[in-house]
Amino acid sequence: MTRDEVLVARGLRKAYGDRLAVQEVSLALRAGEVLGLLGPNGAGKSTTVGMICGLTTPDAGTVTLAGGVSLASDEAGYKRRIGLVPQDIALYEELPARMNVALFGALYGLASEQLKRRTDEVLAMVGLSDRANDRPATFSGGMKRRLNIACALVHDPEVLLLDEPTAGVDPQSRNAIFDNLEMLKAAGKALIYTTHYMEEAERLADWLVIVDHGRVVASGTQAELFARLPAAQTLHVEIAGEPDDAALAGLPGVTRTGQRLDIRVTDIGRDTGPVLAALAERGVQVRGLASARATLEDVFLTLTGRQLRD
Ligand SMILES: Nc1ncnc2c1ncn2[C@@H]1O[C@H](COP(=O)(O)OP(=O)(O)OP(=O)(O)O)[C@@H](O)[C@H]1O
Repeated sequence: MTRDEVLVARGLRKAYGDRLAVQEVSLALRAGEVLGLLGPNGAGKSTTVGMICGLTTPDAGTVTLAGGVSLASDEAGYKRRIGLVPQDIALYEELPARMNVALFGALYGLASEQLKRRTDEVLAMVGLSDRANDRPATFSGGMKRRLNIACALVHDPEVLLLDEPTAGVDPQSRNAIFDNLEMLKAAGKALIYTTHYMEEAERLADWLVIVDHGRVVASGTQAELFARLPAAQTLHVEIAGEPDDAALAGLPGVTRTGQRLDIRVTDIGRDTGPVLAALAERGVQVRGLASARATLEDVFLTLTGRQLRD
C-alpha cells in the first residue's frame, strides 16, 4: 500500500453456485479521488462493492484500509471508515428524513450533540434541510437518493461507496449529487462510484476500473484508457458526387459509407486542416463536416468487442 492509498482490494472473488460473479478483482483507491467502477449489467460491480463494504463475504481476496485495518482485524473499526450508498434505496419511508439520518448515525455510535450536529450538516450538504421533518414517502426519487447519501455520510467515513447512485434520478438531483461528490472529493474523501453510464464516469472519475464478466479488463486514468484506442476522434465528412476510391486509397484511416467518409484522427485541431487539404488535392468536394470524440463506450468496445449497454 503506498502512502496516499486509503483502500486496497486484492484478488477478490465471489461465486454464487457455479456462477462466478467476481473472478479476480484488484483495485486501489487514493484520498481525494473518485474511482469509477464501470461495466455492463451483471459485470460484478455490486458484488465487488458488497465485498468491499463487508456485506458480502468474498470466497478469496482481501480488502485493507490505510493503517492495515481489515474486516478480519477490526470489523467495527473498518466499517466506521466506510459509507455505502446502496443501489436500491434503503430508507424508512414513514419516519422523518432527519430520523432516518439519525438512525444511521446511532448505528455507528454517534451520540447526542455530535449526532445532532452531523445530522444537520449532512442534510444541509445534500440540500434537504428544509425537508428534514418530512417523510421520504413524500419525496421524489432524486430526493430519496440524496437522503440515502446523507445517511451514508453521517458518520463521516473516509471512503464512500456509491452503487449506481443516479439510477431513477431527475437531472436536477443528478447535478446536485455530482456537486456533492465533487465537494467530498475536494475534502479529501475517497469515492468508489459504480455505473454503466460512461458519461458519468467520464465526468467524475480520476481513475477507472472497467469490469466485464467479473474480471478487470482495463484500469487507468481516462487519458491512459483513451490512448489504447486506435483514434481519439473521428471526422465525419460528407462529400459531393461519386467518390473515387482509388483517390482516397492513399489517405490513412478512412472508411467510406456512400457519400460519407469517416476519418480517424488523433488530434482534431492539428489534423483537420491537412485532411481537408488532402481531400481537396484529390478533387474530393466536401459538403459537410462533423466530428465525434471517442468515449469510454469506444474503449469498452475496443477491449471486449461488445457494447457497454445492452
Ligand atoms: N445474491 C446473488 N445470488 C445469485 N447470483 C447473484 C447474486 N448477486 C449477484 N449475482 C450474480 O452475479 C453476477 C454479478 O452481479 P452484480 O450485481 O455484481 O453485477 P453488476 O455489475 O452490479 O450489475 P448491474 O449493473 O446490473 O447492477 C450476475 O450474474 C448476477 O446475476
